[in-house]
This record gives sequence, C-alpha cells and structure tokens, in this order.
Amino acid sequence: MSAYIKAKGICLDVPAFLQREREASGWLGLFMGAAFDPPKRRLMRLLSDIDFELHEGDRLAILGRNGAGKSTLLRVLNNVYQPTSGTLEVNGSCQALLNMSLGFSGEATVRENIYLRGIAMGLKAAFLRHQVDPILEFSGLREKATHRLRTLSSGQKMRLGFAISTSVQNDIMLMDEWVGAGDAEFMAKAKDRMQDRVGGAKILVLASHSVGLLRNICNRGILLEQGRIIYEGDITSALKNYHELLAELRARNVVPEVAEEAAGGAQVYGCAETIRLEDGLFVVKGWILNSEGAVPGGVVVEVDGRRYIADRVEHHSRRDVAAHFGLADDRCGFHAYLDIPGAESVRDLGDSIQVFGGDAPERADAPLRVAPGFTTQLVNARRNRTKAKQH
Ligand SMILES: Nc1ncnc2c1ncn2[C@@H]1O[C@H](COP(=O)(O)OP(=O)(O)OP(=O)(O)O)[C@@H](O)[C@H]1O
Repeated sequence: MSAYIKAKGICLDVPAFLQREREASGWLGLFMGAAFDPPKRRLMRLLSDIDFELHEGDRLAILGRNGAGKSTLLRVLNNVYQPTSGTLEVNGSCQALLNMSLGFSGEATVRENIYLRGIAMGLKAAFLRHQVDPILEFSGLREKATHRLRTLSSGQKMRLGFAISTSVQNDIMLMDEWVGAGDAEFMAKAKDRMQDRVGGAKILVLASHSVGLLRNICNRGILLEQGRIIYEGDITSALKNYHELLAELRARNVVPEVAEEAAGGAQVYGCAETIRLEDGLFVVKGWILNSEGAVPGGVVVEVDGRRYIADRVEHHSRRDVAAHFGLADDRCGFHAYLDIPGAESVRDLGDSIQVFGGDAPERADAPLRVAPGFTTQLVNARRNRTKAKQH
C-alpha cells in the first residue's frame, strides 16, 4: 500500500500557565503572591491551518526561524500532539528521529531499554529478539548490555537511541535536524546508516536550519512563520522565500534568530574552488554563505597547521550558487587575499591546505569544502616542484 501524509486544516492549541509579573518586594510579598495569585490558564495557538499532502518520493523541508513551529509540526505528524482541529492521515510505517532518549528508563538495563524502546516504536518482541545483538554491536555497547541505563554517558545513550531508532527501515521518516552522535568513528557509521535510511524511506520530512543539507536531501519545502505555512513549493523556491524572509527581518533590525543552535552561531557553508598567486598575494576563490542566507566575511587558510587570515575579502556575484540555494543576495562569491610568508608560489604550499569561513576572521572555524580542482592544483604544483628538483 502506498505511503502518504495528508494534513488538512490542522490547528494546535496548548494550555499555557501565565503568572502575573510583579515586583518582588521582599520574601513575604513573594510567598503571598505565589499563594493567592495562582497562574492563569490561557490557550495558545501553536499551529494554524496547516494543509499539505505528501506522497511517495516527497522529501519535505520544514523551514522557519526559531520558534516558528517546526518541531511542533513534526510532533503532530508523529502523534505526540493530537491536533485541536483539522485532520491528519498518515499511511505507512513511520519513524521519528526527534528525541533519541524518548521512552528510555534510567533504572532498566541497556538490553531492557532496547525492548522498551522497540515496543514503543511498535515492534514485536519476537522481532526485537533478533535486533538486540545488532543494536548492541552498532552502538558499541555490547559490554554494557546488563548495566543500568543511568550509568551510561550522554554520548552512549545517544548512540543507543540512534541504533534502536534506525534499526529498521520505515516508509516515513520524520527528522528534527540530521542526527549526529558520538565520536568520529561512530559519526561515520551513523552517517552511512542515515543515508541508507533516508534513501530507503518513501517519504521524508526534515526540519533543519542547515540550508546545505536541506538543499541536498529535499525536493519540496514549506516555510513556517508563527505556526502558519506562509509558503509551499519546490525546495529552491522555498529556500528563496526563507532567505527573503530573513533578509526582510534583518532590514527591519529584527534578529532572525535562526542560529541559536548547539554550535552557537549561524552555520557557515562554502567551497574553496581555486588558489593562485597575484602580485605577491595568494588569492583563494570560492563561495560562502551561512544558514541565515547572509554572506560571512571572514576567511582563514590553514597551511601545515598554521592559520593565515585573509587581509581582504572581496565579494562577487555568483548567480549559480544563489540560484542553487535560493539566496536573496547573490554576492556569495569571494576572493580572499592572503599573505603567506615563506611561500612564493602555489607549489610551496604543499597539499595539506584547509580553508575556513566565519562571520569574522577570529570566528572563521567552519571548514569550507575544497573543490576537486583546488586539490588538483596543489597536487600538480607539488608534482612540478618534485620534477624541477630532479632535473
Ligand atoms: N508544549 C508547549 N507549550 C507551550 N508552548 C510551546 C509548547 N511547545 C512549543 N511551544 C512554543 O511554540 C513555539 C514553536 O516551538 P517549536 O519548538 O515548534 O519551534 P521551532 O520552529 O522548532 O524552533 P527551533 O528552530 O528553535 O527548533 C515556540 O514559541 C515554543 O515556545
């Protein structure tokens, strides 16, 4: 049977308890206020008139700034919240990667938690028996199988949650950000599995601030603002509308608030495409943008572990990149000019160069992708130097 999601006129109201703001005029006043002025209950509308249909092959990006309602909508799709009005039809097995530790019990053992969580996911005990070993293996927690969950580190709990949640392929996947957990070795395994699961899902719904990720994975997008869909369309036009909304907010001096993620700042993406020497300065060309659709100005090049800050970064129009990411501002191309003492040509740089971007040089710590052409340039330069030495 085919998988689909049909949301018609969904609204969600939740009760909010509001306490009157009052000046604390001493302890007695505070206690009396708490005793005789109980919080008022008021209904708050978190989602209004949400309408969309998803069918097989749809990969939907949910866009919106902080507090727009993305996670709330995912929770409604996952039946965590019942809509106050409207109808939701979900056909197909559904897996939500929303909260990795949902359904865990700290007092139960790791093995027991696999059953608890698996059953909460709708899996049968007989089926789960065969999943326990692969889950312990994948999460690297085989020797902890009989330990109580509360004795595990948060990274280990995350690994376990990830291994259980992704142990089976489902028709529909709901995701709040791309899941990455644990150390580098686990991350690599997790990435492969995520790619498998995402590729195997018939329908994917992904809420994220990561524009590059959404652009790569999704083919459709909805833009939420204050719990309403303000735009729906293909991913390119949805991203364009999202960036236009952010640009408009910035123009009105409203902080768009999309960047308060764990990393503590807007995510920076980009690519270093070429490097050459021009009038004694190295010029790195490429493109750069951040998750707010703005163009960061800091570029740093790391050669053999030493950081060199660009003296000057010039921005240029890159319509190809702007069209790909749906940017409101197409000046995301950059030429970064650097002085690298001791290097007189590209061949002196070696081939272990990394390029980083950020809002300012001192915060330029987001690695930019290095285009194959860039690497080829360095490798050819090194080869030429070796040949020249031999002659
Ligand atoms: N159970 C709840 N009770 C009251 N308010 C809530 C509840 N859940 C969410 N909200 C409010 O609803 C709004 C939307 O929250 P939600 O977490 O869906 O935003 P979001 O778009 O996912 O944001 P972010 O990008 O920061 O993750 C916020 O203002 C939040 O404070």
